[in-house]
Amino acid sequence: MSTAESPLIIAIDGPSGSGKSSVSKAVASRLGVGYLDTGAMYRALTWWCLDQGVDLADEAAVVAAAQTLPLELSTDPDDQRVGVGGSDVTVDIRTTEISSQVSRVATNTGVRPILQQAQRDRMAAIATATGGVVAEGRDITTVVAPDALVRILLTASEEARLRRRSAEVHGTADEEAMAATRDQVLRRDRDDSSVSQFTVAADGVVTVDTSDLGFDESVEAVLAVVASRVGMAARDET
Ligand SMILES: Nc1ncnc2c1ncn2[C@@H]1O[C@H](COP(=O)(O)OP(=O)(O)O)[C@@H](O)[C@H]1O
Ligand SMILES: Nc1ccn([C@H]2C[C@H](O)[C@@H](COP(=O)(O)OP(=O)(O)O)O2)c(=O)n1
Repeated sequence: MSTAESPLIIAIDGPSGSGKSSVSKAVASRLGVGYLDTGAMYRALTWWCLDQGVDLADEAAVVAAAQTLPLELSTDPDDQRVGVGGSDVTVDIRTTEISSQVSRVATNTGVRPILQQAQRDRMAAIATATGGVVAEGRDITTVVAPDALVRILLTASEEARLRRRSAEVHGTADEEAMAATRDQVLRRDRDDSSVSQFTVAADGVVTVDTSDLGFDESVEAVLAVVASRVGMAARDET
């Protein structure tokens, strides 16, 4: 799916647990376009640094690792695989250890322009190959792809985000599990907010609040924004 002239570029940002990854994959799948999980890139770099014995406090060493990161990332929303230097790290990059360390890499200001440029390059390649791309993260609507046809801030209340992440990681959203999830969700968002703005929609970015939506309803809400933006672009072309 694309407008007459250009591929369909969809940028989605939001805080942890708002539904970015799961909703973006479903949207890409429904539209038949590729998918880019930019958070997976920060996670893969964190895994690589720890694997190589790079001290995350050594900012220059982490920047050097970013410049040479041997990353393989699948683009199929229905088959997401992440590889680093020949190792399949699809599962390893989601561990609590990586989740608790990744902000140290993501807030390294020397790292960000390197991964942001890599993300632009990947988005362009995916869009050329599949006619479009859904890319999600924290700064896609504002820094990586501010000219994307569709730009969405996916939000949800703190309570909804904690409940979802807790159910996902601990299999339950009882009080104990919710408390254990707070660091992964709220502390990380606070740290990440120091380098990206993903709590308030920038100019031209449409907010989709999923707090009271089920998963399928969230996907439909995003698809409705896409349809509306594509319709507007088509009218502008005539
Ligand atoms: N609207 C929704 N309603 C209920 N659960 C949702 C919704 N959106 C996402 N989820 C679930 O919440 C969890 C976190 O979603 P995820 O896509 O990983 O969020 P993010 O990428 O923003 O951190 C997943 O288990 C996902 O299936
Ligand atoms: N474009 C991006 C994407 C992710 N990040 C950071 C923020 C997060 O702490 C990590 C991991 O992102 P990820 O989207 O996997 O995190 P969640 O699944 O939403 O919890 O990377 C970023 O700074 N910029």
